[in-house]
Order: sequence, then C-alpha cells, then structure tokens
Amino acid sequence: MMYPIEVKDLYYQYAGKEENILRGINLQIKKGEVVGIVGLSGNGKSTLCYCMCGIIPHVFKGKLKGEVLLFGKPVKDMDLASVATKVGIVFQDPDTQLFSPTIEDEVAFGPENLCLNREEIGERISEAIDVVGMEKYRYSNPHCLSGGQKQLIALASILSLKPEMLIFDEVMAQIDTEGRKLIKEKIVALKNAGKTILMIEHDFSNLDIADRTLVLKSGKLEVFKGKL
Ligand SMILES: Nc1ncnc2c1ncn2[C@@H]1O[C@H](COP(=O)(O)OP(=O)(O)OP(=O)(O)O)[C@@H](O)[C@H]1O
Repeated sequence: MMYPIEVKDLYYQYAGKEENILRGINLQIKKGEVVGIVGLSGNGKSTLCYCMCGIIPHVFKGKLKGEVLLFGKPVKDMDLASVATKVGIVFQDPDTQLFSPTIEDEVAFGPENLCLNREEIGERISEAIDVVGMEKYRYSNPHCLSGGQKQLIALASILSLKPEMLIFDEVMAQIDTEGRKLIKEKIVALKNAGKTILMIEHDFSNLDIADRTLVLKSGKLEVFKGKL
C-alpha cells in the first residue's frame, strides 16, 4: 500500500549535538486519516515535522538515518518545491509565516512561485480563502487579524499549493478558545474533503478530532494512553 506519508526507522542528530533527538521513528499515515502526536516540550516533535517537510535534510545538515517517504518517494531525493506541493505545514506562530500586505497577496505567494498561469492562480486564491471562510478579509492586512484568523490565513496560503497532506505543528498554542474551535472545524472539513492530516500538539485536549493519537517520548512513538 502506498501511504501519503511513511516514516521508516528514522534517527536524527542535530549538527554539534551529542544525542539523537529521534531514535527509531516508524509511522504510516493512511489517506484521509487525522493522526495526532503529543509530547512534552523538547521531545522532538518539531524535528519530526522538519523531517517530513524536507527542512531536514535539505536545510539542517545533521546526521540522518532511516527515511521519510511521501507517496512512496524519499523526501531526501525531492527538492523543497516539490515537497511543498505534496505536504504543507502550518507552524505555531502565524506572525513568522505572514509577510504580505494583503491576505490575497499572502495566499497568492505559493502558486505564483509555482509559475502557474493567472487564471489558475486566481482560482486557487479564491478557493483557499473560501475554504477557511475569510473572503471578507481578502484585501485586509494580515496583521490586523486575531491570532486564530492569522492561523487560518497561514493555512489558506498553504492550501493554495494544493498539498494532499497537511501538518499542523502546535497551531493552537497561541490562540484563544474561539480560534481553536474555528481551526478544528476547518481541519475536520479538510479531512472530509480527503486530506491526510498530522496534528502535533502539546496539549492533547486539542486532539479530540484525531482518529488516533501517538506520543513522542525518548525519541520514539508509542500509542497514547491518556498520559504524557
Ligand atoms: N536547529 C537546532 N540545532 C540544534 N538543536 C536543536 C535545533 N532545533 C531543536 N534542537 C534541539 O532538539 C530538541 C528537540 O526540539 P524540538 O523543537 O523538535 O522539540 P519539540 O518537541 O517540538 O518542542 P516544543 O514543544 O518546545 O516545540 C531540543 O532539545 C532542541 O534544543
């Protein structure tokens, strides 16, 4: 079976560090599945995300063993631009992801870099803004929005690349209850639209929408039994 994402016996050690942060990670996520990963701070959750979206090994040059496959293809053999069309990642702090003067420009950035034609870019912008329910703000400055709304725009800017798989790396950490509710609704809608989703969370109460939850502990993944 070809998985959207498959991690095989993955080890990673940052350059200049003594220890492996990841120590034999194995994971297979099926199409349309929502998988949650919890773990205490510093346990390597973000490091695992970096391996899945190619930042490791393409940007961080530590010691990597094992592999991550996206639809059967090793991430290490793909360039970052093609990884980005397969897996999109939304990070914890929306302020580090938003840099354009309007929401429309923000969402256009990805497809413009793919050198798509104007018509296709226009369609992708409208669709992505529509999916996150932010049409009203299309011409607004992202920095005028609430934390939850900023995360929705960060999500729209990823959706416009049309990735089949989405990773949310602690996206609820800096937003209020109302914002979390909104983001969760959008994640469920994306699942129902057939997307494969990985949610990394500090706080497992945010993972009530996951089909299954794993815990990252001492560099390995285990089934989560309700306690960290
Ligand atoms: N670029 C880097 N270079 C060296 N060490 C790093 C780097 N990034 C992270 N680390 C180290 O790797 C370990 C795991 O960090 P990581 O950010 O993956 O954990 P995390 O579980 O995502 O934590 P948090 O919940 O706080 O985000 C930490 O000890 C951290 O200091």
